[in-house]
Amino acid sequence: MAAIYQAVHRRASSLFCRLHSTYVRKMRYLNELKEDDSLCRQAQTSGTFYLFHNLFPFLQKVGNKYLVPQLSAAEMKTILEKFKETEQWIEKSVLIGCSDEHVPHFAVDLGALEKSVIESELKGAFTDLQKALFIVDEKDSSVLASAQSLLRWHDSHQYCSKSGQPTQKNVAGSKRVCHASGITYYPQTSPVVITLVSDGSRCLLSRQPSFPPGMFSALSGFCDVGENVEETVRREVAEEVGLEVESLRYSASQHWPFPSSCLMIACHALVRAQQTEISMNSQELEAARWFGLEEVVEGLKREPRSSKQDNGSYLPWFPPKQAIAHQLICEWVEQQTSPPA
Ligand SMILES: NC(=O)C1=CN([C@@H]2O[C@H](COP(=O)(O)OP(=O)(O)OC[C@H]3O[C@@H](n4cnc5c(N)ncnc54)[C@H](O)[C@@H]3O)[C@@H](O)[C@H]2O)C=CC1
Ligand SMILES: [Mg+2]
Repeated sequence: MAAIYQAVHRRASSLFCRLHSTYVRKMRYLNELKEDDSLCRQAQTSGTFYLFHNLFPFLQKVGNKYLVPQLSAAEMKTILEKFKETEQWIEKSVLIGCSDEHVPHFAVDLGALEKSVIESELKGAFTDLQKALFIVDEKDSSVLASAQSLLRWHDSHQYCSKSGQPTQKNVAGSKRVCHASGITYYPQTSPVVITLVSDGSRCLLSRQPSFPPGMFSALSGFCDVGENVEETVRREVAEEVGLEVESLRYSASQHWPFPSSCLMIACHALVRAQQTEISMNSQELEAARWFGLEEVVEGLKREPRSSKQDNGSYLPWFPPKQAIAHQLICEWVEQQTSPPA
């Protein structure tokens, strides 16, 4: 028995080491590419490329699946020769990751070129990210989200905000430098808290005017400079629904590319069962109310399309599984339905 246990343990440890070292080697390689321009330039010749057009990712529909093709450098050259632009594009590409075998992945925005020519040549379509994220595989959606955020940042940081002079990107696109002021700019992401407030037996969900009809979500808000996560949660809940948070618990985080790169920090918060009267801030929200367990469970099952009623009103439905708000709502349901430890 002991021998079997030891053999299993040895196998598990060796597997762990192998996995771990693959991951570590991959991260070290990516870091080298970010730091070493000539190594990264060389890597571009053996890398693969994700295409964007004015920040819309390129997708191909195969059967009923949407795929995100990666083009080789040679395939890129063939396409771009049609525009006599073979050199320029590679300068604009940004590093977004690599395979376990160290094949680097880049993203490039071909917004300056005629969209329809690329689409008919490659048999696909540049698709709004708001739609693309929800129709591709989970793994692809996170690649597209971070690639778009990085491309967007480069597009909007072409000039130094101190000297007004053009900034230059490094080859990997992990920074931009202004040679006049000496300032180095790094890609930005804004921290945002998303909080599911509960009074112990109900949870609070709200609607912003920009949400699709019928969708309710957890409260969200950008962190102010100088705040920690706990302070942002307390302030946002007070500002948006007039309640005081008594305790809170971190759940998970997610990169979110809208409106531009955000780091969503998801928390559960409790308010006192005796102080649950909502005072909604109508400048930010269109509706905010308490939901019981049964209504939340029904809402999770509802499709946006089936939420419209004959009288024109909408039954509540919640963000799709790709959004961290969905995870918070599912966790709350689980917590309500599992017996206390
Ligand atoms: N992945 C998910 O599950 C969810 C993601 N979100 C994201 O969270 C973001 C923030 O949520 P809101 O409730 O709208 O925030 P919010 O309650 O802080 O209000 C937005 C307002 O904050 C101001 N603001 C402060 N810092 C800003 C910054 N760095 N960038 C843009 N505006 C800033 C602007 O005036 C803006 O109109 C949304 O843009 C949305 O995309 C929101 C809910 C669910
Ligand atoms: Mg908000």
